[in-house]
Amino acid sequence: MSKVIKNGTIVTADLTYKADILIEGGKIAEIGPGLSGDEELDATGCFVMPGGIDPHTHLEMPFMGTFSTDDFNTGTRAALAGGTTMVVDFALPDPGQSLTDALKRWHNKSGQAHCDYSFHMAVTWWGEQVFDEMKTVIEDHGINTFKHFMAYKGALMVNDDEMYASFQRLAELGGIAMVHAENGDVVAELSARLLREGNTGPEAHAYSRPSQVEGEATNRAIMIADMAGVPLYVVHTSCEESHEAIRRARMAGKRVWGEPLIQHLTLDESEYFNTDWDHAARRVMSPPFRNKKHQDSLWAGLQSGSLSVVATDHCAFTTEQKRFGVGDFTKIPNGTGGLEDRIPMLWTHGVETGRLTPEEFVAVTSTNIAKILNCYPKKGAILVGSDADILVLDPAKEKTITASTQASAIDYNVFEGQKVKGLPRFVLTRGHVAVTDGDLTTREGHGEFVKRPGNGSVNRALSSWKALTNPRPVERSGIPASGV
Ligand SMILES: NC(=O)NCCC(=O)O
Ligand SMILES: [Zn+2]
Ligand SMILES: [Zn+2]
Repeated sequence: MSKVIKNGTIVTADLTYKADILIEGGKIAEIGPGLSGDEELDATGCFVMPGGIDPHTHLEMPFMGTFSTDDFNTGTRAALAGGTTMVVDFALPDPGQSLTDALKRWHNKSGQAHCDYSFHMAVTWWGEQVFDEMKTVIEDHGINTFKHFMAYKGALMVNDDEMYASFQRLAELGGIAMVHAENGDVVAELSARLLREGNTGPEAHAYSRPSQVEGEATNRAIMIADMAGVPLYVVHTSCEESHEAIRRARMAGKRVWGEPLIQHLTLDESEYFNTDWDHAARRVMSPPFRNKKHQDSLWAGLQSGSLSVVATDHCAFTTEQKRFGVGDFTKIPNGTGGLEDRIPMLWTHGVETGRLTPEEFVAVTSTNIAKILNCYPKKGAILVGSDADILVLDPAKEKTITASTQASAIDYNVFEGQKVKGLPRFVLTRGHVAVTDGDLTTREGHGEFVKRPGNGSVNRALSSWKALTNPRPVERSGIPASGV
């Protein structure tokens, strides 16, 4: 049965125009005026755009002695409710665990997904087995992105020598390196000192992770990536110091992308000074929320193109889980939600304020990341042949965010009380209408895994450049290079 989205205004990353969209077999079959189909979806007054892609989620993540509460069932429903039609989660091997075993675990968990999804692989330890398996992960499993935690000392953190080895391997295999950029050694020292001095509350989490720890680590990762010759994606860029390092690298021609989160763009550090412990602890995440100066920097980065993607890092813990850290802030599970709110919050604070154009909005919520992850134009596009993952956004529709009506399984929402404008009229996932004006008709298990091959165009360009500029011996007449 075909569907047609009629009377809307299509917005892509580079063009806005009036046309209908015909959908057949879960894909876009035709774009143009006056189309008809078996079922009509009226988009009068709406913008019709590629569904959101959230490249940074942690669904049912084993972390800090517990599991994040939203899983692939509740998390992907929440995504669709908010106009996001694809999520990319992180497969995390246990120490010493094989990468492919970790992938199996993630594939087992994701069977319930309501929308399409993919995985990044995390490099949580280093050894010959990891080195070997990286090839299989890219070539057989369709995962081209590998995350390195520079923080969480004693748990997920990898050291510089491990990171450099992994980055070099990725350069060789056509993968992309990702980093959680915070100096884990300094965070560990600061945390211990704060606790010793009696700073045990959630505000100390923010004190333990000043923007310098992020700026230093971002700069270090950029330089290591440059030496290894690998493209680098910096997740949850939250501050000017980190943005500045990314901006400088990009100006110098390095292949680096930065990903601010909707939380860092719209919420600030004053949340940690709330006298209600639960309120503050619910907002504990790494990096922590920052001040207005840093927020302005992130918005400017999105406007100028030095930052490329807006994500959520959705890693949702209940209040009960957050209370593991009463009396010791280092035990508060790190993470916040946002999957359901990213699109309306960014539309409200970005497009409605004039900070972003609608085309820039599409670029940073969908198209840019589809290109970076090498799944464009299957995803992130309104083109004939693309998956019909489509958001029909009604710019006049408003609501006040509240946990009481959210799809996410946790008992609060960090955006509680925020008035947002720009909500989904329809959300389609591979042609299936999953949302109609707030009513969810999602299907458990509908989501499919999206394979993303390695060696995308940025990898190819970078390796040509590196091959051209790599050290090589100078030919000198009469003197053999080997010294023989
Ligand atoms: N961000 C956060 O606090 N929790 C999720 C894990 C991570 O991305 O660091
Ligand atoms: Zn992180
Ligand atoms: Zn994360």
